[in-house]
Amino acid sequence: MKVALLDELRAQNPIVFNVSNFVTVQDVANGINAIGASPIMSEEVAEADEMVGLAGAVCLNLGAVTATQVTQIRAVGQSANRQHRPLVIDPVAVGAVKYRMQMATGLLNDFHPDVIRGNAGEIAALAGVDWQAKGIDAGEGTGDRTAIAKACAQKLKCVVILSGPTDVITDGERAVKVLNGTKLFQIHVGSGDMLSSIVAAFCAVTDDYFEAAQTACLVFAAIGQLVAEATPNLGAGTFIMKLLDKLQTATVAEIEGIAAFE
Ligand SMILES: Nc1ncnc2c1ncn2[C@@H]1O[C@H](COP(=O)(O)OP(=O)(O)OP(=O)(O)O)[C@@H](O)[C@H]1O
Ligand SMILES: Cc1ncsc1CCO
Ligand SMILES: [Mg+2]
Repeated sequence: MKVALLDELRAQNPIVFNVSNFVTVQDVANGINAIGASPIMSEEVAEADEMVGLAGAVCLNLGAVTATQVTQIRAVGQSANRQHRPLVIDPVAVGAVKYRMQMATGLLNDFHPDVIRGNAGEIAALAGVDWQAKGIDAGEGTGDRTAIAKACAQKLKCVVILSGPTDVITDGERAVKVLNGTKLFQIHVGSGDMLSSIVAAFCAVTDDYFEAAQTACLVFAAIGQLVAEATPNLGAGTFIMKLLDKLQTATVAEIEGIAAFE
C-alpha cells in the first residue's frame, strides 16, 4: 500500500475524464478537484477522442445511461484502449436491472477496462454469482466477497474493487482488504461514484493499477473515517461538505495514522 501516491497525485494534478451520471456529476467533479486532480466531463461523442487524449485516466459511470449515451460510452472506452489511457468502469445497478446487465456486458465485449469498481450486488452480477441486489445499493447476499471479487477479476481480466463496509481489491490472484470507512458513506448517494473517479485519478499517476486501486480505496475510506471521528453525530448534509474539505487537506501522515488493511 503506497499512501504517498496521494502526494504524487497532488503534484501531477492529472486530468480525469468522466462520463458521469446526472445524479452525482457535481460530487464527482468536486471530489476529483478536492483531492488534487482535474475533472472534465463530456457527453458528446464527437469529442470523445480529443477528451481521452488530454486525460491521464478515464472513468465511465453506467449509472443513468440513454441509448445515445451508450454509443458515446462505447466510443470513449474504445478510444481509451486505443490511446492507452487507464480505464475505470462503475457498473451502477447491473445486479438489479436486466437491461443494465445486458448493456454492461455488451460494452465489456467492445473495450477492456483496467479497473471495475462496484458494490457487492454489482460485482456479484458481473461475476455471475447469485446475490439480491437492491437498486443502486449492494443489497443482501451471503457469498464470500473476496471469492466473488476474484471471480469477477478473472472473468473480466482486470482489477476489481468490491466496495462496502470492507473494500476488497483484487487482480484475480492477490487480494487486499481496506477496513477503514464510516457508515455515513451510505447516506450520501454518490459516495461510490466519487470513489470510482478517484480510483481513476490514482491510475493516472502509476502504471500499477492494483496498487492505484488499493491506495484510492484506503485514502477515500480513511478520509471519510477521519471526518466522522472528528464530529460526532454528523448528518448527511454536513458529511459531504466536510468530506470535500478533508479530501483537500488530509495528509499522507494522517491517513497512514489510521490505515487499516490486510
Ligand atoms: N458500512 C460502511 N462502513 C464503512 N464504509 C463504508 C460502508 N459502506 C460503504 N462504505 C464506503 O463507502 C464508499 C462507497 O462504497 P459503496 O459500496 O457504498 O458504493 P456504492 O454502493 O456504489 O455507492 P453509491 O452508488 O450510492 O454511490 C467506499 O469507500 C466504502 O468503503
Ligand atoms: C440514484 C442513482 N440512480 C441512477 S445513478 C444514481 C446515483 C448513484 O450512482
Ligand atoms: Mg454505486
